[in-house]
Amino acid sequence: MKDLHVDSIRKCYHDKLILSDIFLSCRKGEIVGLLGRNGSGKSTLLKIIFGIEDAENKFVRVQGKVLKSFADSRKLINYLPQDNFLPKNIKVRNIINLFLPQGKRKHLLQNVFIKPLLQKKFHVLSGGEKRILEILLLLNSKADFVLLDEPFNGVSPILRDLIIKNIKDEKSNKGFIVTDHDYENVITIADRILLLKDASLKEIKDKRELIKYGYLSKTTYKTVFLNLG
Ligand SMILES: Nc1ncnc2c1ncn2[C@@H]1O[C@H](COP(=O)(O)OP(=O)(O)OP(=O)(O)O)[C@@H](O)[C@H]1O
Repeated sequence: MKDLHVDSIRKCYHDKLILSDIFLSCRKGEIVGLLGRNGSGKSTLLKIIFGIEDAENKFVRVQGKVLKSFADSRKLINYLPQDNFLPKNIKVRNIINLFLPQGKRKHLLQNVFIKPLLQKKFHVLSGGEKRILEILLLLNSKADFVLLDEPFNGVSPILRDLIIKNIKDEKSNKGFIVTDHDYENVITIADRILLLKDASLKEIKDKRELIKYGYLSKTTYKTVFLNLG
């Protein structure tokens, strides 16, 4: 089965229930958008799926293989954390050579945004340059599923468009779970939208439900989706 299947996830921090019996799935070729207010538990959920955060209870299966630890998941799932994860003192060209298999490097080495950065060390890149490099590395990795935590944070419109284009280009090869406070773009690219609220996931079938669940105000909804601002 070419899918990511997540079930029975339960997580508390200091007796506060963050995630309660969470179920979600993602197929190859699918983009799942994950929305939720600040502190609702989106990053925690992605970290648990990736295997770098413990949970009281969890079941994660990728393509029929049950993942018990980070060691099990690393080749099948990749994860973009909110904070930068690449080594600071290594030049971009070397980072690409380190992170990607040979057949996947050329595409990135010749990318119009990445080419001018190749001789620079990671720590001197701007915030947006760091983000686009990290995202393109994950999109070109071998993993079948990619979890993106705030990929649009701090990037200019032109880079945001590039990220969206690259996600769409890779969609036939991978499944994605994307969370970002840039909800308009998450909604635009996602095949399905899930909202994390009160420790539970709710499937959003109609954007108006985002008002009902207190994620968007009526005014914002009308301005953004009905152009009635
Ligand atoms: N290591 C930790 N110890 C204690 N509490 C934590 C820890 N990590 C997260 N939390 C709490 O768990 C809740 C969920 O945090 P999480 O970062 O998953 O939310 P989020 O939905 O990703 O938020 P945001 O959109 O603001 O990034 C928050 O209340 C946060 O304070």
